[in-house]
Amino acid sequence: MSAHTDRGYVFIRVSVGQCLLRSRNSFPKYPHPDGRCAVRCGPSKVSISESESTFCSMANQLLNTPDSSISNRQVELMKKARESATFEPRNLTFLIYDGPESVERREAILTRVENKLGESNPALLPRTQRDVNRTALYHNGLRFGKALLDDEFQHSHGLFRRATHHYSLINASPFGLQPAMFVPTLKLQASPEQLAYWLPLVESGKILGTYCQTELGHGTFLRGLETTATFDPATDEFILHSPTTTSTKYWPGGLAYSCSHAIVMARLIIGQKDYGVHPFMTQLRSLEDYRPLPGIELGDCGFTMGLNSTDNGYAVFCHVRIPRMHLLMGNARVLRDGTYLPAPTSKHSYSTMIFTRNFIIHTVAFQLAQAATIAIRYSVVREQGNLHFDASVTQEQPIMSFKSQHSRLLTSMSRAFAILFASKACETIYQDLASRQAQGDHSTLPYGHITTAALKAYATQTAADGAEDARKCCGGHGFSGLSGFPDLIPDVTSTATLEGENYVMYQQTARYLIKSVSAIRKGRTVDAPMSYLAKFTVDEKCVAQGNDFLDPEVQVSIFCHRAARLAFECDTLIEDSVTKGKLTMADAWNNHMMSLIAAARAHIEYFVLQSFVEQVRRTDDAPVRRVLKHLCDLYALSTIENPFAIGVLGFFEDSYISPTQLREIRSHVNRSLTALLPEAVGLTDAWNFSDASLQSAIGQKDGNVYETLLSWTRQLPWNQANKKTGGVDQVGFKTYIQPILQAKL
Ligand SMILES: Cc1cc2nc3c(=O)[nH]c(=O)nc-3n(C[C@H](O)[C@H](O)[C@H](O)COP(=O)(O)OP(=O)(O)OC[C@H]3O[C@@H](n4cnc5c(N)ncnc54)[C@H](O)[C@@H]3O)c2cc1C
Repeated sequence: MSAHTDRGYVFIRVSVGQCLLRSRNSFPKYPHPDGRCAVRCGPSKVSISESESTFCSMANQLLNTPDSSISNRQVELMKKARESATFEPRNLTFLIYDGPESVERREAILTRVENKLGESNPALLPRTQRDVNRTALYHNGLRFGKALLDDEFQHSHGLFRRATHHYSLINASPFGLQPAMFVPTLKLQASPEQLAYWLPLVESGKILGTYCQTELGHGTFLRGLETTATFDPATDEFILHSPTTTSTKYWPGGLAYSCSHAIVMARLIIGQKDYGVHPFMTQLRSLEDYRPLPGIELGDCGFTMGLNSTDNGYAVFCHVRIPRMHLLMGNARVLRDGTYLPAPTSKHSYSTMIFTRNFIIHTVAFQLAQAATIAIRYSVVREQGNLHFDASVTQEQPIMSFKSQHSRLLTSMSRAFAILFASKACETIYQDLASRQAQGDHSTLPYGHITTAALKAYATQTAADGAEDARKCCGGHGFSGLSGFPDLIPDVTSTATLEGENYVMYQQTARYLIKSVSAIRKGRTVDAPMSYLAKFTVDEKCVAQGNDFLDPEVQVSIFCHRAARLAFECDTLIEDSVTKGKLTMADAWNNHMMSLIAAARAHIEYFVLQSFVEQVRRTDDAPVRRVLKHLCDLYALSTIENPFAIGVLGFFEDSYISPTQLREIRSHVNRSLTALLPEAVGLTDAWNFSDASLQSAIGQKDGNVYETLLSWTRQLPWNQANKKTGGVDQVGFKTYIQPILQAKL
C-alpha cells in the first residue's frame, strides 16, 4: 500500500489482496480543483480494523503534512523561513499546551473532528465560506457544534471549552453557552440535589442550556434587570414574567432556536418584597417537537458583526410558571411557605465570573496568535517591492523583511504569549481560590476577582487591536473573507463587550487599588500581591542603563513603579476632589475615571509582565527559553517605548525614565526584533494550528497561498453557480444590467 498527496488530495494505491477497507465506496469523491477526479480518504466513514487503522493514520498524517508535491516560489519561501528557526517549535508547543501528552491528545481530537466535518483538505473551500445566508450560517454552526459536542460526549476531553476560534464551542457554535456559562453557573449556584438532577441531563445531551441575563434595557448593571419571578404559594411555583419592553431578554447565545433550557436571571418577588436578581432554571422548549413552551416568545437577533454561526436570541416571558425548585438554591433559598433564606455569602457568584472570564482570556490569546500566524505566514511568502534606492534593482523582497511589518507582527506575537502566560497564572490563582473556598476560606477572592476583571479587559482589547492590525498587515487580501480575518476579528472584538464591558471591568480593579492605597496610607496591611504598592516612593528615578534594560528585574521594576505611582495619584486626585473640591465620592470617581482606568491597566500590565518573566525563568529547553526571552523583552520594552501603546505616557510623565534611557530601550526593541525575525514561522508553528482551524487561504502552513486563494475563489458557490449559466449572473444581468445597456438615453 502506498499513498501520496497532490494539492491536498490523498491518492492511495492499494495492491490486489491488500485491500483492507470494508467499504471503499464510502470514500467521498471530490472534484479536484483543476478538474480531475480524485478520491479523498474519509477515515471516519470506514469501519476500522487494526490494519485499516494503520491505513487511516497514514492517510491522516499525509493530509496534515504540507504537501511535498507542491512546489512553487511561495512554498519555497515558506520552507526557507521555517528552516531559519533556531529552536524546535514542537518543544514550544509542549509548553503552550502543557506537555506532550496534552498536545497529542489535542491533535488526535482535532484530526477526528476535522475529518468528520470534511475540513481536513486545505484545497477545498472551507465551511465558513460555502454558504453565507443567515440560516445557512446557523445550520453550519449547528453541524459544527454538534460534531464538537458528539466528540465531547463520546470522549469526555473538555477540549472544546478551551480551544481556538474555529474549534471553540464558545460563540462559534450555538451550543457555546453550555460549557461556558450554563454548567459553571449550575455547579456554583445549584444545591447538591439540583446538581445531581440537572448535570447528568446536560452531560448526556438530554437538554441543551444557555445563560440568559442581558435585557434590552440593561446588561452591565445587574441590579437594573426587570424580569420578575414572583412566588405563588398556592401552587408552589414562580411566575416568570417580562413586565416591560426593556425587560425582554436579548443577546444570549443559542437562545433563539438551539437551546431547550436557560438559566434565567430574574428578580425574586415574594409577597410585596423584591429580593433582587436570582438564577432560575427555565425550560424554554418542548423536548418533543422543540416548540417554545406556552407563554414564551423566542427569536433570533439577526445578523451581527460576526459569530453568525450561532443564534443570539431574544425571549419574552408572559406569566410562565416554573416549579419553586427551579430557583437554583445552592446559595439563597425559598422554602415551601415562602420564607426567604439569604445566601450565607454572595461570593460564589463572583467565582463563576472569575471562571468564565479566565477562559475568555485564555481563548483570546489563541485568537491573537491565529491572527498573527495568518499574517506572518502570508508576509514571508508575499514579495512586494524592495528597499533599494537604486531603481534598476527589480528583485522584490518578502514583505516580512520590512521593519514596520515584522515589528507590528512580532509585537502582536509577543502579546499573544504574554496573554497566554498571564492566563495560566490566573488559572493557578483560580484553582487555589476554588480549593480554599471549598474549605470556607474566601480570603483570596477579591484579588482573584479584580485580577481576572482587569486581565479580561486588557487581554480582549489587546487581542482585538492586534488581530485588526494583523488584518491590515495583509493588505487587500486581508480584507477578503477567504483570509479568515472577517470571521476571526468580530469574534475577538465581541469579547471586549460580553461578560463584562471592559471599561467597567477596569473600574472594578481600580476600586480595589484605591482601597489598597488608602489601607497602606493608614498603615494597614493589604493582600500580599498588592504589597508592591507599599514600596512606592515619590520622585524615584530609574537608574538602569544599556543592557540593564534586558534584566527582567529592571523591566518588572519599571512596570511596578508606573502601576504604584498611578494608583497613588488616583487616590490623591479623588481625596482632593472630595475634601478640597467638595465633590461627592461618586462625582469624584466619575471625574477621574480615565486616570483610574489607566491605573488599573498599569496594574494588570505589571501582572502580565511578571507572569511572562516567571514563565521564561521556568522554561527548561534552552533554545526555547532564549526565544521566549526575546519575546518577553519585546513585550516589556515595546510596551514602554511604542507611542501607540495605551498608557505609554505613564512611564514618562513623572520623569522616571529619561530621554536617553528611552533611546536605549528603543534600540533594544530593534535588536529583539532582529533576533526574532528568523524565528517567526517557527513561532507560528509552535501554536500548532491546523489549516482547517485557521480557514485562511493566505495563512496556509505550506505557504501555497496564491494557488489556494484562486482555487477557493473559483469554488465559491456564486462562481460555481454562474459557471453553469455561461459565466453570467442571469438575474443580475436581465433585471438590472441589460436594461441599463439597452436604455435609450
Ligand atoms: C456576541 C455577544 C454575545 C453575548 N452573549 C450573551 C449571553 O449569552 N447571555 C447574556 O445574558 N448576555 C450576552 N451578551 C450581552 C453582554 O453580556 C452585554 O452586552 C455586555 O455585558 C455589555 O452590557 P451592555 O450591552 O449593557 O453595555 P452598556 O453597559 O450599555 O455599555 C455601553 C457603554 O456604556 C459604558 N458604561 C456602562 N456602564 C458604565 C459605568 N458604570 N462606568 C463607565 N462606563 C459605563 C460602557 O463602558 C460602554 O462604553 C452578549 C453580547 C454580545 C455582543
